[in-house]
Amino acid sequence: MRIVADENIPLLDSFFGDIGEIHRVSGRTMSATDVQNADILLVRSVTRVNQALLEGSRVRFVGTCTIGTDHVDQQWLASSGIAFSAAPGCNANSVVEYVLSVISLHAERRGVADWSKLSVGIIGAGNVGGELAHKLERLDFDVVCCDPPRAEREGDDGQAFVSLEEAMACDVVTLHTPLIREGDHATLHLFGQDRLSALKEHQLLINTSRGEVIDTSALLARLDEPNAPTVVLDVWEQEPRIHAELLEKVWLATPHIAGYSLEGKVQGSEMVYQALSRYMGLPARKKAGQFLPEPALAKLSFTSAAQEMSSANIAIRSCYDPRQDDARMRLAMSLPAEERGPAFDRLRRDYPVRREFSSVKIQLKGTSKSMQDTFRALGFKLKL
Ligand SMILES: NC(=O)C1=CN([C@@H]2O[C@H](COP(=O)(O)OP(=O)(O)OC[C@H]3O[C@@H](n4cnc5c(N)ncnc54)[C@H](O)[C@@H]3O)[C@@H](O)[C@H]2O)C=CC1
Ligand SMILES: O=C(O)C(=O)[C@H](O)COP(=O)(O)O
Repeated sequence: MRIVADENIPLLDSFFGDIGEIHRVSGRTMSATDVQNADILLVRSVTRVNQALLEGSRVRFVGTCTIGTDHVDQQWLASSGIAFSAAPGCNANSVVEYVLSVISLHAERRGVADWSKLSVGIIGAGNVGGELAHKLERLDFDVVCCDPPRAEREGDDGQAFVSLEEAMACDVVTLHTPLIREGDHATLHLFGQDRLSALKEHQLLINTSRGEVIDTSALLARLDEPNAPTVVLDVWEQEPRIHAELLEKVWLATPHIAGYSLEGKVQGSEMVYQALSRYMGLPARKKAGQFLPEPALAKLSFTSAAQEMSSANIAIRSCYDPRQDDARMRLAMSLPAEERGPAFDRLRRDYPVRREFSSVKIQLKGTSKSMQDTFRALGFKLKL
């Protein structure tokens, strides 16, 4: 059995080594020649999986170790009898922690002492948006979710959802839809000139979904206006060719790594391993947890003198501080234009190990119940 796999998929040998012979190739440049003699194809989000790549090949199973599937022509795969599996939810918590860290920095920058005073509008309430809403509600934020497909499907229960306009009126507007190019709920350029104009100076817009959900030209024009909102981008139109001018105008710029916690990436590999094992009728005994190393930061301790918000900020940013990714990205993007694309991909390939909040035990001595609740809601393990 020949497996062709994106070289950036973690734990390829551990999960797939006894299923077939693994051939690693660059996901970004993977070609029809690379996959011609493969039986199984394993990708991440940077490979376009379609007729042009696969026609005439032996491939019978395609797995993407990612949540997003917009890079895969699922219709063509189905019509060609090729099985397909993705990894829904694998790195959802990683994206949620990215957004929480961004909101905590934004609150501080704006002089908002209690971050839960910021209202949050979530566009797309699936695995990422739903988990974010759940955590923010536990943290006492005022949260609304806009998700027309769910509102339609869930009938009366769908009243829990608000209109896009209502979600867009919040202090923080955060995008968690898939990239959908056509149809009633298309998200391609969902945020174009009109919607971007409706956002005000005090608002924060975060995009961790796909770059194409925001119209880059419209955003560039909006960011030139004096009352522009603050913008944080993890995803970009036409990655890895980043619009240099846009990078200069956004507050935080990161290289599509919101979902790059080690847990998230390893869970992506595990989910595709499980699906492939089911497809092949093999037992699937390996679990992501058995491959996670001890975290570099295992414990943080706060005493009764600790202030709730500043302690939460310390803990959040000890695990993940997007300003570090922003600094690395700006340095890489200061290279000559032709070197920026490869530099963007290098930032992602050589991404430092990032562990989720749940990998850190928080010791709280003599602290308030409210502080304990905050740490629990964030997802830290408590040691009282
Ligand atoms: N930046 C990163 O590293 C990562 C980015 N992502 C992106 O985030 C997206 C969302 O991830 P999940 O929440 O796991 O996906 P999901 O499929 O669980 O949820 C997406 C939600 O968006 C809703 N939706 C669809 N069209 C909509 C529209 N027009 N308006 C509002 N809501 C709409 C769907 O009904 C669904 O509930 C992925 O498709 C992927 O593109 C995912 C993981 C990591
Ligand atoms: O899971 C998704 O969807 C993502 O956006 C991934 O985190 C992106 O990672 P790569 O596939 O580009 O490594």
